[in-house]
Amino acid sequence: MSGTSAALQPPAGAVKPVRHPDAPAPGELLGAHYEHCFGCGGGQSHGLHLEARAGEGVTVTAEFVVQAAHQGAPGLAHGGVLATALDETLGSLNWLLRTIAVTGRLETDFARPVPVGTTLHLEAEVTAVAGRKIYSTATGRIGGPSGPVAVRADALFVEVDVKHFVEHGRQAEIDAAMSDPDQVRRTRAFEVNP
Ligand SMILES: CCCCCCCC/C=C\CCCCCCCC(=O)SCCNC(=O)CCNC(=O)[C@H](O)C(C)(C)COP(=O)(O)OP(=O)(O)OC[C@H]1O[C@@H](n2cnc3c(N)ncnc32)[C@H](O)[C@@H]1OP(=O)(O)O
Repeated sequence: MSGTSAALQPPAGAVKPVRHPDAPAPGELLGAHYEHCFGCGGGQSHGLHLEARAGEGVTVTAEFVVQAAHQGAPGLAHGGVLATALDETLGSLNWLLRTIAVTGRLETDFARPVPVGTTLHLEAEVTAVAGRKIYSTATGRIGGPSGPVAVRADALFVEVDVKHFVEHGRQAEIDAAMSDPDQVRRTRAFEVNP
């Protein structure tokens, strides 16, 4: 079963993604792109604290441990939280392309309920690129990296310039990020010509 709509089918001129030569090596932990990110930041106490690693090609793997703060129904992960875990894993593919891109479209299939305490084993891959459009897919498995698929997603990310954040973000957080040398370093890690 796939939830893929026509909007997520790469156009005829799409090309295969190219792993940037300066991308983190396979197996390397990617770290957070922003300390206060709900998906990956260490500074969000109820965040997902998702940890992603570079894979071969333009792929990543990640793990997310479902906490009590992530419930929808009693003892089960909220679907929106699981979608966030997929979105975050797909977003971390940016590190391998060294491109800044945001989610334009995210389609999710929920195949199995995911209990609190589960480690969700995620993997994601860029499948095609067409201009600024980056097509990708992800799965989340339970019980281990080869376990049954609980969730999956197809996505379209759209490449943006760093000024996307500067123009749209709340001023206080933008000022704090721009005056943090570590954040500036992380942001530059996405840019081909920093
Ligand atoms: C020192 C400063 C500190 C900065 C620190 C930042 C660190 C940065 C590092 C890394 C960031 C990574 C963050 C990952 C986090 C996880 C991922 C998220 O949750 S991201 C948040 C959720 N997403 C949004 O908030 C997007 C909101 N949407 C928009 O801003 C726009 O709609 C945007 C940028 C997506 C597109 O707008 P347009 O004006 O730039 O471009 P148009 O022309 O509309 O679209 C380009 C192409 O894409 C297609 N497209 C766009 N949206 C589509 C959609 N929903 N479905 C299908 N196609 C779509 C269009 O049809 C067009 O295609 P055709 O070129 O004509 O073929």
